Amino acid sequence: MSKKYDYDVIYIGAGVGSVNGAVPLANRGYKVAIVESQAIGGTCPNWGCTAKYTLDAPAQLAYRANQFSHIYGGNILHVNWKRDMARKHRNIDSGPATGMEHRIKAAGIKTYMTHGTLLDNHTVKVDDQKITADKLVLVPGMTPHHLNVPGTELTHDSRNFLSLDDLPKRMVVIGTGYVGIELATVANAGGADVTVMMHHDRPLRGFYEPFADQLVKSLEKQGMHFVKSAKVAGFKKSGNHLVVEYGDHQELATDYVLDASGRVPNLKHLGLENTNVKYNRHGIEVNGYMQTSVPNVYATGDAIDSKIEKLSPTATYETKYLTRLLTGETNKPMAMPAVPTAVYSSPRIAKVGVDVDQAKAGNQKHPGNFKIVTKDLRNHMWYKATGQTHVAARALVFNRFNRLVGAEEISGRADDAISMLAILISLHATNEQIENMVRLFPSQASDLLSDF
Ligand SMILES: Cc1cc2nc3c(=O)[nH]c(=O)nc-3n(C[C@H](O)[C@H](O)[C@H](O)COP(=O)(O)OP(=O)(O)OC[C@H]3O[C@@H](n4cnc5c(N)ncnc54)[C@H](O)[C@@H]3O)c2cc1C
Ligand SMILES: NC(=O)c1ccc[n+]([C@@H]2O[C@H](COP(=O)([O-])OP(=O)(O)OC[C@H]3O[C@@H](n4cnc5c(N)ncnc54)[C@H](O)[C@@H]3O)[C@@H](O)[C@H]2O)c1
Repeated sequence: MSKKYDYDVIYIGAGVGSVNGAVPLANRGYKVAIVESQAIGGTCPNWGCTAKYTLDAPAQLAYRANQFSHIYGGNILHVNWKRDMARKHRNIDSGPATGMEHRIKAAGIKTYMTHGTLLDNHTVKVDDQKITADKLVLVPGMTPHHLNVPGTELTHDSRNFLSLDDLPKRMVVIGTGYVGIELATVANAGGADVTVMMHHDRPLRGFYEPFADQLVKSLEKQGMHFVKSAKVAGFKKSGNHLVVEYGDHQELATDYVLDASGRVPNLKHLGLENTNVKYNRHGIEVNGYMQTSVPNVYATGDAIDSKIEKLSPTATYETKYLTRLLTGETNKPMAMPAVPTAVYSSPRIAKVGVDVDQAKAGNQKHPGNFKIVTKDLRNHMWYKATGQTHVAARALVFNRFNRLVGAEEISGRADDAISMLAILISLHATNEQIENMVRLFPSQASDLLSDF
């Protein structure tokens, strides 16, 4: 379409936060290019979600089976790490993103498999070539944060861990966010002696504190150790093992350290300094139209400075929205629906919509704005029958019109429960509508709300 430039749109980064928008854009007749330095699909299918949940699936199954260990004659199941990792290598490393590659090719998108550097607001340097576009979309994602302490080079990140052929005997995990808790869970299921170092005194900030506390207690029961407010000072080698220095001159010997202290926007060498695009340590600044401070340059996905959860479905939603904006199908700012999110630990914690702390803060400003109902589900018939007597609880948030606007659960299958509730919340279903649905019985869906 554009005569002045090589392309109508160039995307930098080929993660879910770009490909899911670039393909439909090209299918509508736009001339599109994608620049990717590592692998089509980016983090999620290659060294993120899919690798993680491939390793987690047997761990989760073992957790659920172990609730019935007394019925199975007292046997406790453990994951065979080597076999689990071999399965992960077969499923993932042989090219999980081939479907994405086919879609890109079929849409006629030109792919440059190299690092892209911005030279100005319209030009990207790819190897020795300069390519130009009417519009640029920056989707470089995030990379692991590394602690800035002595010996940090002795530690590993999530990407290393997700390809670890031999599980160490002892492992220290730094950080209790999504990555720390999820990967500690799979290592524990594989039989490693896992110690998790918490930055503060509570894990998973953003999740309902009593549920996060229950998760820690449950993981401790399963053999994991937690060190609260462990100020990590450094790492050193000692013989054939490692030492973590923390707190007040305390030391802990271990065989492997996973630094899960967070992820940072991947903006190094992107060439932002050659443009007028504004950014900060939280990412690229965008307005409600995913537009940066330069009108023809947009950004989506993990690398933007945004309060929205940094997840695959949110990155996908943003890029799909951008496609509709660029094709003129919408001229409205993006409106993100309620976002469901889960920590894939055993048990899981999952939530969607207005969370309990938000609701409490809302009630402080305007008393009676929200009704918060929490329930221990261990005696609920479905949870009991499915062996979930160890830990199971749910919190629901209703607005002043008694409409469900938020939900959070801890249980072996909290991800499924919240997935279902997320659909109802997104459709703004009223309690009456929900009650009038015929649901499968027996199933987790049969009693989503009626007991509350
Ligand atoms: C261990 C782990 C587990 C996760 N689990 C989940 C989960 O269960 N559910 C969930 O929803 N989310 C999960 N996430 C988050 C999810 O992976 C991200 O939100 C999602 O991948 C973001 O997509 P993106 O396209 O913005 O970035 P990415 O997928 O990171 O893609 C960015 C791409 O840009 C490329 N790139 C960067 N700079 C340049 C450049 N200058 N030139 C060329 N190419 C460049 C990179 O190589 C990369 O391929 C997980 C993340 C991790 C790390
Ligand atoms: N299940 C999922 O959907 C999933 C899974 C993995 C990652 N993600 C996404 O990836 C992003 C990053 O996840 P993450 O777990 O890497 O980051 P995070 O921000 O969730 O957690 C980082 C953890 O490191 C701790 N920390 C920070 N500085 C520290 C220090 N100096 N010493 C010790 N601990 C320190 C923090 O307190 C926190 O517990 C999240 O935004 C999440 O949305 C999602």
